[in-house]
Amino acid sequence: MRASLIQINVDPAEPVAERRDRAAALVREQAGSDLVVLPELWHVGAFAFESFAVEAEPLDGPTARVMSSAALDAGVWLHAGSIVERGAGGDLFNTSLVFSPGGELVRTYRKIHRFGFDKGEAVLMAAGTEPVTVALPGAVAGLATCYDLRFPELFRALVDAGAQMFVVPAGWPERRRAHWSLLARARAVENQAYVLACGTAGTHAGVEQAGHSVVVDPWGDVVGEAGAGEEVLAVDLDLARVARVRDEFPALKDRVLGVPGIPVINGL
Ligand SMILES: NC(=O)CCC(=O)C(=O)O
Repeated sequence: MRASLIQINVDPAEPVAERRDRAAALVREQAGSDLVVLPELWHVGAFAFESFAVEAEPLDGPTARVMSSAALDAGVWLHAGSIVERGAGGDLFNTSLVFSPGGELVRTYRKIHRFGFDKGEAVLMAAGTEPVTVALPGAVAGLATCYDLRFPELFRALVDAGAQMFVVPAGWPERRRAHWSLLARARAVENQAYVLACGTAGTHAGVEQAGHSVVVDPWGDVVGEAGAGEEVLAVDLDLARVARVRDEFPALKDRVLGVPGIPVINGL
């Protein structure tokens, strides 16, 4: 599988509609890839809290329409990162969108772990409640978003649901870049799965972004890593490697379930 992670620059001086069109053009340029990934809230900026309500949109809103047509034109599976979704009841969600090469919206994932403690996303958005997987050609992908990376139990639940890779759009700050790299590798090693972690570049709302999107293989080796600025990170994934690693070093099979005090995750 050829995967292209678009580490787009989020600059508050660039109008959202222009960034949307620019992102769509970048997706079209990835024709020939199998999977294209955009970061978390790239249209507005993950820390631009004051713009969340203004830029909120339904699942058939402007971002979804533009991304659907870009996926169709490029003929790729597209994880279009996340949008600020306005749900039917008016609540806001941080919602990831996955399109088929035919341009169909096949999966959505509402971020479960909201960032900010008692501020920002944590108070402005509602939490998702359901882990989500999607069957891509050659592998089942588990979906997670940014802060979710800190919660291994979500990833283990996704493995129990069949995930062989994780796609993690993010708006991770430079200040905690060491955590980003470490956690991406940890989730790959402990779950013996590929991790495709796609962040943003630039500075918005005064928060410098880490960039450094990274793809980690099921052994924990880094397959490719971006720099700090806008960049497309293109990598070839050997999806059969997941089964090989799981067979040759069967740590997942050694899980001991049912030990008092260790919660059992029963899958989805
Ligand atoms: N947008 C986010 O979820 C930010 C997460 C973050 O900054 C962290 O976990 O650290």
